[in-house]
Amino acid sequence: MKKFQDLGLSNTLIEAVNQMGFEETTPIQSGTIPIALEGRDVIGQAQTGTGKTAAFGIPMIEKIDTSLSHVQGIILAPTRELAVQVAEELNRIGQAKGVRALPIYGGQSIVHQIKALKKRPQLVVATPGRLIDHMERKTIRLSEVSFVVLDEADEMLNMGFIEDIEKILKGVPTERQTLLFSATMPKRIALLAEKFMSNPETVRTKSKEMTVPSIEQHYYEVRDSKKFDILCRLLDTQSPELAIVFARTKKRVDEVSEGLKKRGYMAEGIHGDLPQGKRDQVIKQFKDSTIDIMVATDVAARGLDISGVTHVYNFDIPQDPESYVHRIGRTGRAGKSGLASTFITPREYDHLKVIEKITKKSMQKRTIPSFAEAMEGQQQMAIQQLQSTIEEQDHSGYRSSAEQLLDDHDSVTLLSAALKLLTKEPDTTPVKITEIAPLRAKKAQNRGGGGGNRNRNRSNDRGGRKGGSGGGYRGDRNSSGAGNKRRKFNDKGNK
Ligand SMILES: Nc1ncnc2c1ncn2[C@@H]1O[C@H](COP(=O)(O)OP(=O)(O)OP(=O)(O)O)[C@@H](O)[C@H]1O
Ligand SMILES: [Mg+2]
Repeated sequence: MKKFQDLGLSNTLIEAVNQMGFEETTPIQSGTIPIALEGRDVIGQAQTGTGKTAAFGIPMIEKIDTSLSHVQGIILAPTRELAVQVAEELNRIGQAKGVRALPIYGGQSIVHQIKALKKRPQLVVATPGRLIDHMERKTIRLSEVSFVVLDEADEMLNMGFIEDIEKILKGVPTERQTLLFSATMPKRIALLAEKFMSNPETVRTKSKEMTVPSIEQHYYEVRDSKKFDILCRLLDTQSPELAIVFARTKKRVDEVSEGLKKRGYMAEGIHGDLPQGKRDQVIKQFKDSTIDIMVATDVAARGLDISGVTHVYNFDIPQDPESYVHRIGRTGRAGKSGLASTFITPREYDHLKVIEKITKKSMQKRTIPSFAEAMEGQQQMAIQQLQSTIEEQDHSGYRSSAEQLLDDHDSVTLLSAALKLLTKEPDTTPVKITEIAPLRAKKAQNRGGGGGNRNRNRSNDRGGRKGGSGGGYRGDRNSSGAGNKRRKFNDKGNK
């Protein structure tokens, strides 16, 4: 492992990353930072949670000239939440040097963004549609931009952002450095590279699998109508610290999150049809652990870095291997361990095999825990609560009551009753989730190293501009009337 000191960085930057708690570089960072510092275009592919943001952020910030007061770097990201997060990380890296990053994205007041742009951030992290809005309004000047980063480049292609990207890059000087990063690089990424980059150097981390070894991967074979009860049983036996449950459609996300709430779990749903305020609130609650389960469409599959996510559940198997890789990559980040469980209905077995083939990693089949095991899991939680109360809290005020109780009952009876009270017994409140058809396996041909699936089914929460989503879906332009209508069309059967 290399140190940041070995990469040719200034002391300011070295101190900044040390302040962030980064002691050693990750392989993608030691692989790309020196090349990017030389001024070369870079394509960087490395597994989820391995520090790609800093891999492009550090060299870019190193090369920013703080004596100039115009936008020098543009970072494009597919979703609003990701734009916010990347800007936060860049601000941390750039703070000591005085480099500021501003996120701009659809769903947030444009007036507010115009004001913020006037404060002259050197870096702008944007979703493509909103950046174009600013370009058209002439509220941003890109004529001095010398860095462009495409984060999650393949997803921006999937979402049909290619024309937007093209438009943006036409507004940026050709004398620039272009960096392109993702954990997955389907072959057609080459198109982007050819079109928008100049003689790029590709850096891939060496591992065979597309997923990190710190994520344990299981699958459960379960009928669609049983998924919800089984999910609850897994939550009860595994007691995740923070969990993300991915479902295929917005409607499923609503139904599953409502169902979980009905059964007493601290859960909320997030998808592209929710107002931005609500999306922000859900992310905040999840980060603060006010809720411990976030039910999401693929809108939350890419890039989000939320520490403490110990479990990912694929309530519905994802459409394609790339989506699988990114979804489960919300756990097991920065070397931490994680558990990813995927539900497949009996007819989705072939689809599972396609995912395994592309990711070069097999998932272990697990048997569904019994009701008694779920009960046992909950009891264990109660025992842990009791033990941490013994160790960490002052319970002296309860001693005299305890002694009185012990006069009348034996200690085992008393403790059993207390445990029963503390245990959240599995809740069986009826919950109905509307059934959906199984996914059919797509042929694994033509996928190359990372797969490619241009004609993906857009009934889930992806797809950006092409195909008429109006971009409001995930990242982008605030839905105008027309955009809304088109979006509904695109969301057919998916509300
Ligand atoms: N050298 C390092 N040492 C320790 N932690 C690091 C280092 N570099 C980055 N991190 C941390 O690791 C986490 C994951 O980083 P990041 O979000 O950049 O991953 P990523 O590779 O972009 O993942 P994804 O493919 O999911 O977008 C972040 O919390 C980041 O601050
Ligand atoms: Mg990332």
